[in-house]
Amino acid sequence: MSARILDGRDIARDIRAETSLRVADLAASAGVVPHLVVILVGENPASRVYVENKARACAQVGIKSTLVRLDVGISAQELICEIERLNRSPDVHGILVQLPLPPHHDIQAVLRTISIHKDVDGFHLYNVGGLVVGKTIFSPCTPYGVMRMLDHAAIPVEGRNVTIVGASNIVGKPMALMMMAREATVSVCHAKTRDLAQYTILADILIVAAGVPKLIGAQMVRTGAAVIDVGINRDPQGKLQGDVDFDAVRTKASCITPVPGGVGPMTVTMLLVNTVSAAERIAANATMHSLRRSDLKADLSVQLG
Ligand SMILES: Nc1nc2c(c(=O)[nH]1)N[C@@H](CN(C=O)c1ccc(C(=O)N[C@@H](CCC(=O)O)C(=O)O)cc1)CN2
Repeated sequence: MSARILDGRDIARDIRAETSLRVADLAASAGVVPHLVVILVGENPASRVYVENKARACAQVGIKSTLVRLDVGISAQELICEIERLNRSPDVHGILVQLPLPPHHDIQAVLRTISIHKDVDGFHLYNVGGLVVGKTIFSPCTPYGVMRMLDHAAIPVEGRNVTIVGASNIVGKPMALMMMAREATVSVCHAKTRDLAQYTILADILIVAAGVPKLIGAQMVRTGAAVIDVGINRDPQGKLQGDVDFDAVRTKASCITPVPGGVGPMTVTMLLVNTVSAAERIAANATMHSLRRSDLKADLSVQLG
């Protein structure tokens, strides 16, 4: 068997085309251009590349983006003040803080400062907790992207065995909650799980986000499984590698995502989707308020004669 390759760039292209149309509709109906502000603290080289990619992707679909670069030594208070300023700005619809932050920052305190209505990364405690009860405003981009890839490839989730390797706050844990919401039977493992293969071999859908190159070999994968590789590891020569031994596993899986070109492009694409959703929600809210105000004025003028 040779697995079907789930090409994240192709799927992302379709979703970006739909997103451009939503941007055009919003401009026509409400005169609003979605605006994403990305905060980058310090000079982490990988983060710099990611924020540049996000800006380029925004421009492609007509989203305005602004990069706020802050010095590595910025205090927690200064960073929080900057986020509060953006929360208040009516012209800003999405705010994200590129991770990782320098170690002297309390990440959760920073993320909690972002307005839940502008939290397009879906990392605020409200949005994370919302996943538990199905009441989230924004879903985190990587697991949301994985869901869209599976749906696009018509891979059923309901009633299936899903094994997730890696339980990070931004991928593994929200992924598990999103899969549970779709009635999958979910096992969450770690790179250090004793006899990991015992769990991975059960998976109809295997999602790996452990940050360990080639952690998953062919003998750990059930024949015909869908294998989603979220790993991004760079070897000493700078070559990108996933957590799955792609060449070996592709002979056993029914479909598989490559690295690069799999889940990565979907992460950025779902950020665009969330940003447009944020702008649509904020615009709809503003319209409702102005309608209420004009109703109130009309009521008052009737009452006052
Ligand atoms: N605030 C956030 N910080 C971080 C997130 C996040 O979603 N929000 N995720 C990662 C980094 N990340 C986005 O920020 C990200 C990483 C990788 C890719 C991607 O497209 N990868 C490509 C390969 C790119 C390369 O050559 O390096 C691929 O897999 O094809 C997109 C987004 C941590 N921080």
